Amino acid sequence: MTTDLAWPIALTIGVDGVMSGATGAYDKLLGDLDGVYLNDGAFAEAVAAQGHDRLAYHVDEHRYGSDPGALIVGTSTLLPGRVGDEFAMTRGHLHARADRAELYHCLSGRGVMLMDTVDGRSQAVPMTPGVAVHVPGHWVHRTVNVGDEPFVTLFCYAADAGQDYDLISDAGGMSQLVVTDGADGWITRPNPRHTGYGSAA
Ligand SMILES: O=P(O)(O)OC[C@H]1O[C@](O)(CO)[C@@H](O)[C@@H]1O
Repeated sequence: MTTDLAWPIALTIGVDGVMSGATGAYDKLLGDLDGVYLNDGAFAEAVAAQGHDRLAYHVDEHRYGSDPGALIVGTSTLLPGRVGDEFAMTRGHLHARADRAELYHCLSGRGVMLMDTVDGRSQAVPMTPGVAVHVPGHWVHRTVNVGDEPFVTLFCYAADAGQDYDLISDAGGMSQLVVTDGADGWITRPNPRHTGYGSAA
């Protein structure tokens, strides 16, 4: 028996994303998301109006190691908003070990899990409280807040997965944009800057 065996732990997770037992946390600020949105002018206006340091999303996580088989469990709280006609979103990534899957469960708010494969498939899954999305390995993924309240998800993925962020920026963004439908809903529309993911992963 190994001596550094992790102990089981109970985590308390609120619908507001607050998690007891977290071992780490980080914030992403609006100004950190330069290049993520299609409309650079609208992004500059949003930063000028709301400030570089306006919180975009907050992540709490619990991890106990990075051995193959270990899990990272956490919450992501994505604030509402728009940049141009695009809804607020995370940077998005493919796992550096691309075959690693991830589970997201919506705790509160209204969002979309936007996913692409590098060979051209795309999927946008609506998420409301109680909906879980199983993101299989090899799918690029990001969350998008299409509501007026924080969009809070519980996530769980392999601790050795890692994140590749360059794949999306090198491709000019994901293949689809999640934009307002002009009323109180959302639609996807092709991203005119998307160049395809090349031969990656
Ligand atoms: O890592 P990104 O793409 O900035 O998005 C953050 C989200 O993804 C995660 O890294 C989980 O994969 C969480 O931290 C959060 O849900």
